[in-house]
Amino acid sequence: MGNDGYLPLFETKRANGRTLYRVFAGSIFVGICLIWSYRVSHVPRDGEDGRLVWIGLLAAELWFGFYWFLTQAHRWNLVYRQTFKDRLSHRYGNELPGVDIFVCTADPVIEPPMMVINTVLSVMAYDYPPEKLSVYLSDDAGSQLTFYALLEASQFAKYWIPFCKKFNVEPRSPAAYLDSISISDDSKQPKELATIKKLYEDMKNQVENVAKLGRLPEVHLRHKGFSEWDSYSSRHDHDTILQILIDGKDPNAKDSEECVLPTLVYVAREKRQQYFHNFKAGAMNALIRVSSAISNGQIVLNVDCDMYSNNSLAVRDALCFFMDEKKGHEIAYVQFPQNFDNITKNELYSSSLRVISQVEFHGLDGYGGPLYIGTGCFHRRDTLCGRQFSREIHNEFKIDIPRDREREETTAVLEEKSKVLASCTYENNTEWGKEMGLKYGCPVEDVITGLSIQCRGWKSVYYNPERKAFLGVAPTTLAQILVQHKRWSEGDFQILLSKYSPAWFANGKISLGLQLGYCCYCLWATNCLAVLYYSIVPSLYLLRGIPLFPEPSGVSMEWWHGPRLVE
Ligand SMILES: O=c1ccn([C@@H]2O[C@H](COP(=O)(O)OP(=O)(O)O[C@H]3O[C@H](CO)[C@@H](O)[C@H](O)[C@H]3O)[C@@H](O)[C@H]2O)c(=O)[nH]1
Ligand SMILES: [Mn+2]
Repeated sequence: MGNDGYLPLFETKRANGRTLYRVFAGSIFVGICLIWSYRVSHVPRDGEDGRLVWIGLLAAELWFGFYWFLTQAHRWNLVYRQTFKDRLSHRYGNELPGVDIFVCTADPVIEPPMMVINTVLSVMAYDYPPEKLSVYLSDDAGSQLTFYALLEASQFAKYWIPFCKKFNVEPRSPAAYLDSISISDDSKQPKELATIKKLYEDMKNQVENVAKLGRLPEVHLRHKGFSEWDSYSSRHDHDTILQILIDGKDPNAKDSEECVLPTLVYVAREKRQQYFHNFKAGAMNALIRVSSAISNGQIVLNVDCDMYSNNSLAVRDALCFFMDEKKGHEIAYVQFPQNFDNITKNELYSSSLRVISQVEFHGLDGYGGPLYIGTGCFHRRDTLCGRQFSREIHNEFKIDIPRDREREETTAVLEEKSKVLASCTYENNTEWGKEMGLKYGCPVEDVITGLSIQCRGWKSVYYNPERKAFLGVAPTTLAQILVQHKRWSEGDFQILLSKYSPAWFANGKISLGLQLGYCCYCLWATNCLAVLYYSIVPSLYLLRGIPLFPEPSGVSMEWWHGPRLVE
């Protein structure tokens, strides 16, 4: 508690053992300097074998040393965050801002509709006032199958949400939850569980049957939503398809316990061959505009369709940061780690991103905040749309201003109005994709967008709660990993050369530590040159009998053999 009796909604703690780490890093640095000095002082003379290669090794070692220095930005100053959700509830009760959740999908084959709707259902069931929650599914494939699955999910949600709340279920993705309890003793389970299991299995069978058949049965096609596909000629050529499947403001939209349901919207933005779609960034920007007309939540959460909510309290966690009266007004986004539930035992390709999520992002958080990494990130809507940070403006969450929309317009009118916002031409001659929304033209649209937000003066927060907030599907094959890492490393390198480069544009706008931290990722790709050189050339020279490393001296050989001799 501060002197003024103020209880913060979150606290930030520095990591223990920082001094120890710094001493350790200092010793490594001494080692690096010794290697450099050996290399410089033993350069073969002109005309001697291996002179050029030696100089090449020196260059590689200088690079490694420099890169090691950059990585210290990720390790020097780790911080950990903790939230106080009870204080949030006590102080604000239900006076909480609207939260709009964007789920993106792009291909019903790679991202099966059952996985997509499990993600959607998990976020619809957040422990948060449902009238303040709206979920938008962006479908870049414009797939009838995905729409059909979402339609089924909107019915299932009427039973699933009350069930989750009654039994305090975790996680709230039906597939993950039902999998987790299937091994326990059936006789002790409430009868509601059997009912929900049956409902889920029925829905799953129906969706999977439709997927297998490849077309929808006549009876399903009667839903008015399917008529939207009349304009559809291919996934790259169709009008905007937009359906409000649950309108939270509709008095008839109630769950099985007569409670309000969160709003649920399906959007497939307009696609035309002659307009570039800008991948996920284009989808997100269309959703930002569409949601502003429908629910206009002040907080926006983005999750990929392969990453379900594993912690129903995550929205409240995020709000503890945004709504803290003293520090909340500086925070633009709260990034949760990407965790995965399909990590193989030996983690052959290190796809768990463990070092990034358990070390590096805590380090960046100590210098002003982590990168925005796409999924599992809560944003303030207005910062995402380009607002500058201003010290004068404190928290101004416009709490509880539900426009009485029923009287103004019906759901159908609202749908028509919103469709325009997702059209191809809407962004012509606007700042969308540049200063507004997510930036276009970069394979890691999220990272460059986050950097530009931080350069406008905002901070971000990394929150890594004990119960993981999101669990996703990590790539498992070498081919998938290579594609993903190529995209990330190429994208990050592009940022270094772009107008938003952390090396020069960010100078003076973000802290030096954060600049170095960004550079470390941006130079990831260039590391390969030194690594390839270092791993190939010395071996080739050894074959020719030319050593490029010092021979072990008497003392070091003794040290090496000593313990073995004792054994
Ligand atoms: O045209 C597209 C392409 C992709 N997506 C969606 O974007 C998300 C991420 O795409 P994915 O191919 O799964 O990329 P990953 O490499 O797994 O994604 C990581 O890296 C991306 C780039 O940094 C971030 O956008 C993601 O959030 C982050 O999880 C998925 O939900 C897709 O459905 C679209 O909506 N439209
Ligand atoms: Mn993914």
